[in-house]
Amino acid sequence: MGTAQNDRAEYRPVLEIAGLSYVIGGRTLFNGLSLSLGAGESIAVTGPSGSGKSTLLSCVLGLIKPDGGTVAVTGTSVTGLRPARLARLRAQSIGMVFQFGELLPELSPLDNVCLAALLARGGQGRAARERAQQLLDELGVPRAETSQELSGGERQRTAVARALINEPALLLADEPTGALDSESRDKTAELLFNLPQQYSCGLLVVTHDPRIAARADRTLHLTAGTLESSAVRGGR
Ligand SMILES: Nc1ncnc2c1ncn2[C@@H]1O[C@H](COP(=O)(O)OP(=O)(O)OP(=O)(O)O)[C@@H](O)[C@H]1O
Repeated sequence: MGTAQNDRAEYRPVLEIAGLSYVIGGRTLFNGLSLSLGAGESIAVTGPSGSGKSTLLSCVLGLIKPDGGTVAVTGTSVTGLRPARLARLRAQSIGMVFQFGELLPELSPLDNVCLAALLARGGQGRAARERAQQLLDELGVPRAETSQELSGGERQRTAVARALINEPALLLADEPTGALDSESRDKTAELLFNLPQQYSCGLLVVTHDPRIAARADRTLHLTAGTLESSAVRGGR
């Protein structure tokens, strides 16, 4: 019989990085870097500009092939996949939130979100539109003809809806609040760090902002090509 204690002990990794190494321009960016992220958990990776935070996300997305080590998303090795399967894994299992939202400005928020469903699943039926609208409503995005009419915070919430539409096991965010004012930053951060519990996904955020990182379950600092544990929320 499952007890609360057993439930807490159940750990389902959605991202596993082991022994990652990567050298670029004669500089060792990753030197045996490892990380494991479970469903329902959030990790913030901090580090100074140029330490390799965005490159780490590119490795997880399979956009960069590391020199050594492995990256697995929901148990599937990203490093060994052929391009077509990699694209499918990315579309179906990973949601990505960028610093500037990166929406298509002429499309409505709804169409921006639906497009992600179309690209991943090859269908854009009524159910997908309804689900997209429901997500946008949940995230407090107003209805608009074009997404360029939205405020920065609303655009970022649309980007979160787009990242969630395919029910990804893994959410990645690169400086997701970097372009926002302090009020929108706090609201967006609150929203983001609630997602792992709400949607049972893992959330990996890279940021140089310690106020954002402090909201994650764990904070890891990228230094000398590896990740050092710097904080665990709630003293765990
Ligand atoms: N194609 C490339 N050729 C040479 N060096 C590169 C290339 N791409 C990235 N780099 C270098 O790799 C390092 C890591 O870059 P990355 O963008 O991952 O850092 P970051 O920690 O995300 O920085 P920031 O916080 O400023 O966004 C930087 O020094 C960058 O100049």
